[in-house]
Amino acid sequence: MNDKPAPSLEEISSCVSGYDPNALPVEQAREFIARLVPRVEGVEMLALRSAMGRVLARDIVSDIDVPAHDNSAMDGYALYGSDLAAGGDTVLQVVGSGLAGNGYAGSVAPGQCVRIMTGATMPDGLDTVIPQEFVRQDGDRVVVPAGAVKTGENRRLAGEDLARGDVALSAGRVLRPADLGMLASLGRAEVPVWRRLRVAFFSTGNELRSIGEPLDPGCVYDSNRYTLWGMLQRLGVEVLDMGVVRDDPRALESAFRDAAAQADVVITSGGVSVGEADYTKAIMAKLGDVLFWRIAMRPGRPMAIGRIATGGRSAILFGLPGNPVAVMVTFYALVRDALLAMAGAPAQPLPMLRAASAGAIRKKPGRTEYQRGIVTPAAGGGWEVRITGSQGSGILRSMSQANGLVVLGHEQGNVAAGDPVDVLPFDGLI
Ligand SMILES: Nc1nc2c(c(=O)[nH]1)N[C@H]1C(S)=C(S)[C@@H](COP(=O)(O)OP(=O)(O)OC[C@H]3O[C@@H](n4cnc5c(N)ncnc54)[C@H](O)[C@@H]3O)O[C@H]1N2
Ligand code: MOO
Repeated sequence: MNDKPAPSLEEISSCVSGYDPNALPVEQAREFIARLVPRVEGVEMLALRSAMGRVLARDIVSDIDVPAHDNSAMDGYALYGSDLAAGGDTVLQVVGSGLAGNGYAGSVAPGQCVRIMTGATMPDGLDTVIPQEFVRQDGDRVVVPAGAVKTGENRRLAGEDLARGDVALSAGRVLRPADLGMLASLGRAEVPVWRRLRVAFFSTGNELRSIGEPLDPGCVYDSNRYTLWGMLQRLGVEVLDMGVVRDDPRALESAFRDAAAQADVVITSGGVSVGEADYTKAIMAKLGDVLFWRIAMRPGRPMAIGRIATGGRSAILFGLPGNPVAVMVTFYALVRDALLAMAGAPAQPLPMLRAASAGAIRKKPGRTEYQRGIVTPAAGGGWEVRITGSQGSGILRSMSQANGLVVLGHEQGNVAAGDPVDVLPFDGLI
């Protein structure tokens, strides 16, 4: 991470209006986190294909015109628009032909035209192409029917895709397939990207068992490390899975130190509420500058946030609540955009759907709720959303069955059947 002095948590909280750690609205939590997280330092040059999904570190300015020359958009005949007769057929003499990569180099007099293929350079001075299916051919002459083409049609101009000097892609862009193609069209073999953000995570709790271990009485299999792993994979960060850490001060301290020594971000799940057996909060507080929030959201009320320091370096800490749905919802609502910002790719607002709620939903004003829903096309057009059964914070099936989150805002009260609600489609999150 960079060496600039980072603001203290106290300084950050004083910048967030209406900051109340015991009843923090989601918007304020997001604002706090946005002020807390630094961007990674360090740029690497990657071959184009290896850069897929990575974050561009510098603007890419085009140093050529794409396409490099005016060329034909159709197979047909290139002609002078000024030859087209107003109100009658135009008869032109064909004097040669041009292929893509092997254009016609001769001169063309008025009244003449050139047979041309898609992508072939426009012969000097010719400005119009008539597709071949619109003309009648008669020996070395073609007859262009009145009104079949207008001057300038079916010609692609040099630089119309990217002109020399244009910013083709801006820094912060997460490279997608079309971007790789565009970079290739500029002849770029390599691009500068930010180094990958490193995120370490582990689960805490004596009741947790890893896959392969027997499920002792009172225990559950650790599912959070798998949902977290999946969500982090989708973000393209480097993932360090540190396993399950039992609720023991020494084990926790060494896990936190290890994680903070290797990673930019440490994410834990569990142990941030008010339970008696938990050492997690005490160790977090001992190793860093950490706040324990109660967020006005559901699911996902308790959360730890701050920095964990070890060996002269510090990592950002997200201590997520243990309940399996709370882990996922807090990740999407609060962590995802922060990780993107750290990775150098400030997030754009995600597109929301407006859907009619299929049933009534009970909702108290004063907190943001994220219910899990299935969005389908509504009979009369638009969208309808149905909640995925029981919405308990431990019911992971509610998340697995859903294709979106119904976001009921801070001020929102009860929803009646048929009322419109906001839905964040999962597809937009990946
Ligand atoms: N008196 C109060 N009790 C609770 C409150 C509260 O405000 N007052 N908040 C509740 C809420 S909301 C949540 S969420 C949980 C969060 O508690 P913790 O973060 O301390 O998490 P744990 O107690 O460790 O675990 C909660 C729950 O989740 C299960 N769990 C934990 N980790 C995993 C995992 N990796 N895989 C699967 N399941 C996991 C754990 O077994 C517990 O059932 O606190 C409420 N209580
Ligand atoms: O964080 Mo809790 O999910 O509201 O159960």
